Amino acid sequence: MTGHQNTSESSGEARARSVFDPADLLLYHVTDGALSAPRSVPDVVEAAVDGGVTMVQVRGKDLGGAEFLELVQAVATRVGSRVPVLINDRVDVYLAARERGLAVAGVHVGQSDIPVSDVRAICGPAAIVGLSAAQSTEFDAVRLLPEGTVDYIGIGAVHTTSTKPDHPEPLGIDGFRAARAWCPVPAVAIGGVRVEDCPPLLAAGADGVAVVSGICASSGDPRLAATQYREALGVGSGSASGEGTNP
Ligand SMILES: Cc1ncc(COP(=O)(O)OP(=O)(O)O)c(N)n1
Ligand SMILES: Cc1ncsc1CCOP(=O)(O)O
Ligand SMILES: [Mg+2]
Repeated sequence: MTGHQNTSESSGEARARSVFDPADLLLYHVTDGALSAPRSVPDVVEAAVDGGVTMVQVRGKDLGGAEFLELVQAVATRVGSRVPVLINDRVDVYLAARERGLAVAGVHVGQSDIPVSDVRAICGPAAIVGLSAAQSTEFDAVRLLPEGTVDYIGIGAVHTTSTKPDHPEPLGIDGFRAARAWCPVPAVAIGGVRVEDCPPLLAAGADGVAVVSGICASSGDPRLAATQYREALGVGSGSASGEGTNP
């Protein structure tokens, strides 16, 4: 993990741009409370990071602001010094977490969330800002933004998935390849990504894979699941235990 040491600065100070490391995208776990049950999301996330997850996004679509912030605090306290912890959708929760001094690295938004240029303006240059996109017009819109507005793109859904019932039309591996070729920044593949999809997705240009159910709903062992994804991604076992330990 490199360059998301942005938590000790107060929000009023000038912030140096973080050096976002696309290698952190390799195995990106997006949380899901219902799929993680009966285990807690922080327990699942910690096990997944022990197994080699390189980045985490806290996603809690059914949570109110206070509950979501508590979840972010629990996750950031457990793993925020080991891997970048991003917040799904909620710029306000990211800012509140930062004000609490928590180790949060940035925000991920989609096409119908707060516009990504506003997210960058609000969060500042040190935040990692991710965007969902799948269409060439959406990638072209990113090209028109000032450089550095979007650090990475989540391209999907690759396959149909019940984790996000409102996901866009599945791209398949070939569709992902075509989208990735048009994408101007580093990109992860998301949506129904299973272990066996990892080699073809890397060959199709993915910088990594973003996985929900494949890690948190995997027969009770998120650590083992993470190690299996890592094997398929060609990096074997290993976990982030501190600065500079990611692949
Ligand atoms: C890494 C990554 N890629 C895509 C998404 C989907 O974001 P969005 O389209 O905003 O949908 P929700 O997750 O908010 O339901 C993501 N979260 N992460
Ligand atoms: C958040 C999101 N965005 C597009 S598909 C998806 C859900 C992916 O979940 P899973 O890895 O369980 O298919
Ligand atoms: Mg969203």
